[in-house]
Amino acid sequence: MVEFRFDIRPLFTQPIVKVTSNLLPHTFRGDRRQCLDATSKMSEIIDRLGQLSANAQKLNTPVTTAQRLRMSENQTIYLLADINQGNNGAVIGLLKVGTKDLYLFDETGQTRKVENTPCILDFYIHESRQRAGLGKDLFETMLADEKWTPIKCSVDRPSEKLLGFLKKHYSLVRTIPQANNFVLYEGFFDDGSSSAATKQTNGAGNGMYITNSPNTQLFGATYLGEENNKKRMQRHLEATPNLASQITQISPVGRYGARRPTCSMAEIIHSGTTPTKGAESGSVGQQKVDFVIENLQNLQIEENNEFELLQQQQQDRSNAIEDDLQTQPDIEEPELSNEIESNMEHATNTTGAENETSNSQQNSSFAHSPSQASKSASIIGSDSHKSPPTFQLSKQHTGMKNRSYGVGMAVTPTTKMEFDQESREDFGVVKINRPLGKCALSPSTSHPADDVISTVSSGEGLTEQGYNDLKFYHNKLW
Ligand SMILES: CC(=O)SCCNC(=O)CCNC(=O)[C@H](O)C(C)(C)COP(=O)(O)OP(=O)(O)OC[C@H]1O[C@@H](n2cnc3c(N)ncnc32)[C@H](O)[C@@H]1OP(=O)(O)O
Repeated sequence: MVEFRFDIRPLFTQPIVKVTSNLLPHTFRGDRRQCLDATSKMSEIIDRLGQLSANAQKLNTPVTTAQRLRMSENQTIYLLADINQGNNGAVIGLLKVGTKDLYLFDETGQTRKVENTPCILDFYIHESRQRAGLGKDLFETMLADEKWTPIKCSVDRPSEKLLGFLKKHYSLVRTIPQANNFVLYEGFFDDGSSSAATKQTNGAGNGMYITNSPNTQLFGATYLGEENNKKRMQRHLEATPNLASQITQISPVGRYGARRPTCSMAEIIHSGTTPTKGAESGSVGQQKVDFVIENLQNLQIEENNEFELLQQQQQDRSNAIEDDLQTQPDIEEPELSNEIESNMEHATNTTGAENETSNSQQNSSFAHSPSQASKSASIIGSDSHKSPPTFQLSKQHTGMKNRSYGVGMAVTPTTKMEFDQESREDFGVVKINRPLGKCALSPSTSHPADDVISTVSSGEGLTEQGYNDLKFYHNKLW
């Protein structure tokens, strides 16, 4: 028996009292001062019995303390005392119970979340009073007060003595294996009017367990009876095969559902039809790849034929020029031969070689008539059957820059400036190269090869000497 330095009889007006988080016996009546005194004394009793229980169970730390009881809202301690023991009475035993939300396995191994599960948390009868039936008295008082039944109680890590106790008094033997430290007995999940568990689950009965899921909060309790579970499983199995098709049939929404712009590559690959669905099967994709390769090969063949045709035309024109030379002895033969050779090089190096050839013919006539040359120069390669670049060539295209002289000098708005622009040989379009102070040859005379192929500007843009004359007027914003 556990005696204290104070008289326990004011606290124990009856042999078994119930204590909750206020640390006062449920039978307590008194003023503020008496309340504080009672709380202090009850805390000492609870701590003392809790320590003895831990010792009896060989626990390192007590399961039951006054501080833990104060901090818990759903735990209750039943205390058994013998007020006739000694001068101050004696406390004999302790039983702590409470409710917990637990995930438990039922007899079929299915996991269930059970709210407000009745739990036996701590149980202790002083060694000097064990096996005298006092434990059963305490336990029965608890069951009556909580309105529980033994089979609906879970036991937190029961000792061998408690297992014997439950077996002897309540015939609880067959347990349901759990993943946690709680022990359940067969019949815990059975439906029954006397089920304490069902009373704790908000009055739900007949296999209805209320889970704390969002669906429960929104739509009410979830019925987890065996029949109900079978129906749910059957519905799930029936719905599963259609799940994949449902996912694949989900059409994109929002910005993913917006119509995509036409893809030029897709137009080529898919023969003018922009794909609107996902990747196609391997066989169809391979066919389209073959189709593209075949088109590319056809284009290559056409390119080769075209090149052969150009070579033939070039040869014909060379022969015609030679014939003209024979009929025009006043033209220097070496210059023309150089021109032809130069044109031949362009014809073999670039796909636009025919432009050079036609230009050379026109420029050859320009050697004799600058006006005609200026007219033909304004349409670069326009007589070619192969389309030349239709855009105006600029510094961004040629990579060249206009080199002006005297720009930094003080000029009047009417000051005229001449520019010398050099073009790259491989570009083959413009070549105006006249250094400052260089005396231009008369257009009536033969021109060097560089100037012969000049193809820029109209007649108004030419200087008196027949060269390109770009007029730039001074502008404040320039
Ligand atoms: C969840 C928990 O709290 S687990 C911890 C349980 N507490 C402990 O183990 C602490 C030590 N033991 C005790 O305090 C007590 O033995 C209790 C609380 C288990 C039982 O209290 P008692 O007053 O002995 O129970 P009561 O007299 O009503 O029942 C007796 C039966 O309990 C069991 N029992 C009680 N004491 C013992 C013991 N020392 N050894 C084996 N079995 C015992 C027996 O089945 C016994 O029946 P029997 O005498 O015919 O064999």
